[in-house]
Amino acid sequence: MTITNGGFESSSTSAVVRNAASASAASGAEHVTEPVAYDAILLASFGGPEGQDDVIPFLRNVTRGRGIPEERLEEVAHHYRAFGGVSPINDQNRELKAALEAELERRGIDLPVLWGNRNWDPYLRDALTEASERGFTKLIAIGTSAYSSYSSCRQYREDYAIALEETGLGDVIAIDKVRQFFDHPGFVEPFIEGVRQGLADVAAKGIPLEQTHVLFSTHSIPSTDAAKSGPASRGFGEGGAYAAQHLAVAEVVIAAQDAAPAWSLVYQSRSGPPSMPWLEPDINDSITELAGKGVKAVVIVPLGFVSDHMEVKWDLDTEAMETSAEHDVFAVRVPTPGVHAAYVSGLIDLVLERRDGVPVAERPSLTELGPWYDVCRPGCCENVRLGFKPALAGVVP
Ligand SMILES: CC1=C(CCC(=O)O)c2cc3nc(cc4[nH]c(cc5[nH]c(cc1n2)c(C)c5CCC(=O)O)c(CCC(=O)O)c4C)C(CCC(=O)O)=C3C
Ligand SMILES: [Fe+2]
Repeated sequence: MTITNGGFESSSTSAVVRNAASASAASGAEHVTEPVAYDAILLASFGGPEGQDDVIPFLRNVTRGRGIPEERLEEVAHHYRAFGGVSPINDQNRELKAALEAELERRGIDLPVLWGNRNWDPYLRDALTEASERGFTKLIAIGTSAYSSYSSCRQYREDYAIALEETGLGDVIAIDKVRQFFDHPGFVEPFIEGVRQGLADVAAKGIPLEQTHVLFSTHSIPSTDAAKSGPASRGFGEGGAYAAQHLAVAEVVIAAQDAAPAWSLVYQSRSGPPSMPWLEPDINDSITELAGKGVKAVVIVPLGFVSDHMEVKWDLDTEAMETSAEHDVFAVRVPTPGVHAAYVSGLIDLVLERRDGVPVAERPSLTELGPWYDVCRPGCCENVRLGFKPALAGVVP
């Protein structure tokens, strides 16, 4: 297989190196501090079904070759069916695209936004076809996912490479990506506000802080993926960079509150076979356990997600709410960043950081872990289950 575009991790790397920031990437730099004249933003997301007939084909796209049990697929199909077969994620991305365009216009920046998904229409390949029709050759991608792991970072990078291959545009279009933005103030600020409001709602119910617990929730992933998340060269312990990043952001969110509630990091939306270890504890088990210890209220923070898509609407607003009600625990769910002004503006800042080659010391990051890499490190977020695939925006040892 020949992937000539940005194929730094491809064994077939030839003389053709097509990352826009190729000089830095080729030299192995972690951050790109020379300006790059991007001509469009690629808003890259997960995608979701838009009607009952889309549900099964969508799920097949997502789970191809993943060993997800058939019962789990039926279960997840049921979540989508309950919402008319329509995932909220596409409309949320349409709104985000419009909000990004409005912010660009407000700042007087002429940078079109193209939108493409990994798993449903409009696909990444459609966005690349549009880019080529409009004569764009240097794209900067924003993935709707803030953390490091195979599912939340590397898979996007692989899918950029696949879309270039599918469209035959690998020699024409170059794609870079903004850094993972888990600790960017634009992403964190909405959660800080949300937790403040959530704690106020709990207090208004007359429930004391000592009986309140903040649950930061994120998508569970296989433990083997978690261990491999982030650069191979940095030791992050068992949960890898994925767990470390969530814990670090949760600490920032808690430190920004007036009160100091008890909190923990929990996981949701597990899907593999029971024999395969995934990150735990599950949010529902935690709620049950906390109730047993006398907790009367939980503030649920969807820290792993950027919008109120199905994993939030079903796994939190439906299931976790039911679990809370069963145990007589008052629960509030904090909003995701969505189209919060700070988030939208932060995403534009991340693009400008790359366009203008902003020095690393001037890049905002609220945790000690960041600012995260512009060019993913060797072995970053590899998937031992699925094996090696070439990915853009990374570097080989
Ligand atoms: C880390 C992570 C994020 C957060 C980062 C990000 O946002 O990218 C995320 C987001 C999302 N996951 C989504 C949907 C699904 N994820 C699935 C399956 C899986 N997710 C995984 C991980 C993640 N997933 C994993 C390790 C699997 C197992 C399969 C595999 O090994 O790759 C399946 C298959 C059925 C099931 O098993 O549940 C579905 C339908 C939607 C769309 C929601 C909507 O439609 O509104 C979104 C935003
Ligand atoms: Fe998922």
